[in-house]
Amino acid sequence: MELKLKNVNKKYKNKHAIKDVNLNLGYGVYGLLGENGAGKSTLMRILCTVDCQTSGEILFNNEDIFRLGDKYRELIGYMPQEYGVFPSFTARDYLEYIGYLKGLTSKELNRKVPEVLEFVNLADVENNKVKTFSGGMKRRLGIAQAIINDPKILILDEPTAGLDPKERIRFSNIISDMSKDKLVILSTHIVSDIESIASNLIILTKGKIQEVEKIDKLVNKLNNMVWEVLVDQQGLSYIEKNYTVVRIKQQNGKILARCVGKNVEVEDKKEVKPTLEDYYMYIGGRTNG
Ligand SMILES: Nc1ncnc2c1ncn2[C@@H]1O[C@H](COP(=O)(O)OP(=O)(O)OP(=O)(O)O)[C@@H](O)[C@H]1O
Repeated sequence: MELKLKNVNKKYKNKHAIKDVNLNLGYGVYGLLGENGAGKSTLMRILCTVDCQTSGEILFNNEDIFRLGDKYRELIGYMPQEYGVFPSFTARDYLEYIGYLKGLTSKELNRKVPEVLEFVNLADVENNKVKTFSGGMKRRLGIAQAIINDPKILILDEPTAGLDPKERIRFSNIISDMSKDKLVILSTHIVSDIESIASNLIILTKGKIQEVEKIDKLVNKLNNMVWEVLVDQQGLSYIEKNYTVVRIKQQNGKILARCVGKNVEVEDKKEVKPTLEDYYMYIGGRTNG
């Protein structure tokens, strides 16, 4: 399976939301990372054919996705940032309704609805009304509706927003269970979520692709470059001028700074294992979580 984007642009009047995006995507989980307004939702909407690019081509196995039309749409599962659901629907009602809209027969619905409810851990609340669900439960229902037609391409816009740590782990397990025979693209601005869920990273900056790479490879670029040191305010000012400070923490009246830099001349520093957050900060990104 190959999804190929060739010089894709999207303009809203004078606003260039996506600029010259070129990507080759295959099986696996891709984390789409970028600040607010970077163009993540726009790109995802285009990939789902909910929206259309202004110029450029998107090919699925060498055929234009818009020309493929419904044949392509049948392969897609999409969870938008906000999805509408009648609050008085039960989880089961909602999935039956979405499955019906996606063209599943009654026989298929009878098999698929319990299967996806089980998969996202909502089987025991299938007859509860959605208005009684927590944010995490609603997200899992969102995934269930996206996978009910067994899509080959799964597109999830900010799926981890508002999840508590337990839900995050559950979510990450659900995605990794599914990723063997699917192309999964998920957006977030929480770098640590990408690291725990995805194996590939796409960084979008002001509509442009800044980086596409295996996460391991990016993190390994910082081997021997990430360190922590305990300093006072003056020491911190020196470090901030010369290196990338990823994070600071108060510790016993001093400041523990986590930093990235080459050829470091700082006493008593302790080398630590690099993470994706270190990499993202090092190349000039900002983290929100
Ligand atoms: N329908 C629209 N009309 C005009 N401008 C739009 C429209 N949709 C998006 N934009 C603009 O395009 C740019 C990219 O928006 P987009 O929603 O894709 O970013 P994002 O990375 O998903 O942001 P967020 O993380 O806040 O959801 C933004 O500057 C946004 O204001």
